[in-house]
Amino acid sequence: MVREPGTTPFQVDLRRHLREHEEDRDLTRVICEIATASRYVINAIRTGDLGVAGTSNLYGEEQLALDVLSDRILRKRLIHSGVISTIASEETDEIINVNLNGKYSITYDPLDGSSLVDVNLAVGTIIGIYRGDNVLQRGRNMVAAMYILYGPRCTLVYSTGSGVHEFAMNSLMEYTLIQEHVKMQPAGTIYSPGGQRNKYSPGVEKFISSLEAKGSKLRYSGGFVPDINQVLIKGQGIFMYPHLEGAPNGKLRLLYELNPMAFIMEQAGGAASNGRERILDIEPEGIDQRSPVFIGSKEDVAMAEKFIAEFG
Ligand SMILES: O=P(O)(O)OC[C@H]1O[C@](O)(COP(=O)(O)O)[C@@H](O)[C@@H]1O
Ligand SMILES: [Mg+2]
Ligand SMILES: [Mg+2]
Repeated sequence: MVREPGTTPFQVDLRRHLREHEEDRDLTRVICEIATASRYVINAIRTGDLGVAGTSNLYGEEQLALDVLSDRILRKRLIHSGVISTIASEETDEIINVNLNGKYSITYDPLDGSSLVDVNLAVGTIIGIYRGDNVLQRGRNMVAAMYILYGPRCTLVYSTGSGVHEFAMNSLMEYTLIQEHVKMQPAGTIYSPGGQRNKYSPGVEKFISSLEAKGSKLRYSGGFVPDINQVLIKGQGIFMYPHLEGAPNGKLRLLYELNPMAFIMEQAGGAASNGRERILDIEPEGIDQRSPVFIGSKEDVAMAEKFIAEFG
């Protein structure tokens, strides 16, 4: 039988997949604009200036030229889409109102892990999408989330609330389907722990020891996107960036990093918690809010919560 072009699993491109799975054309448009932007971001990563930009972001962190450039690339494409109301980026200190009549609002980290580009490790872009004009709301209200991983291969993972789907960039820089409905197993054998261990609380320390006792393997690159992607695509394990002595909210940002990843992880059948509460239930008080995170296989996350409830 001769198939219609684009219908074999490895030829289903992102737009086609979205059309088949998602009625809303504007949401399809937003996701495809971001996919297009990622072609320029990957080009910037491959060939761009590795130096500092001479500016700092909302967190007082020194911005790299690549952070600023990636932010600009994404912002431009999002504005160009014509359907965006509000944008909040990890690299800008205020919410940008684009178009009051826009249907969706976006939170994003344009180039997560940018300090790893000079050592040639993997980095990524993280996106959260909300209906309406409010970016400062609970993650559970998100309508879609996605990330792009710039690694040896460039992959894109998205969810619009009906499972998690993985795509890879082909030689024409188009994203084609790798797998649909990525699934997390209930418990895992890999763990990815951020933060200095001598600053861990007793509960987190005991949790880590329990993972080591059951033979879990350490897998930490220092890039949130590749570290989460490893857990998700292997379908098991846990990533954590816990509360630390001197940093009770850990390091990672609720709006830009945690909520989109928590949405994706839950859609794959996993869980995401701050150690006491579901990440997606946290009411954000500001765009710069940080939170501890334990994310991955459900039983592993539940175990982290148990140790923290008992020992802090
Ligand atoms: O260097 P640490 O403390 O292990 O922190 C690593 C974490 O910080 C981050 O680099 C923070 O993200 P940015 O690069 O966007 O600031 C994450 O990618 C990663 O999970
Ligand atoms: Mg980041
Ligand atoms: Mg960043």
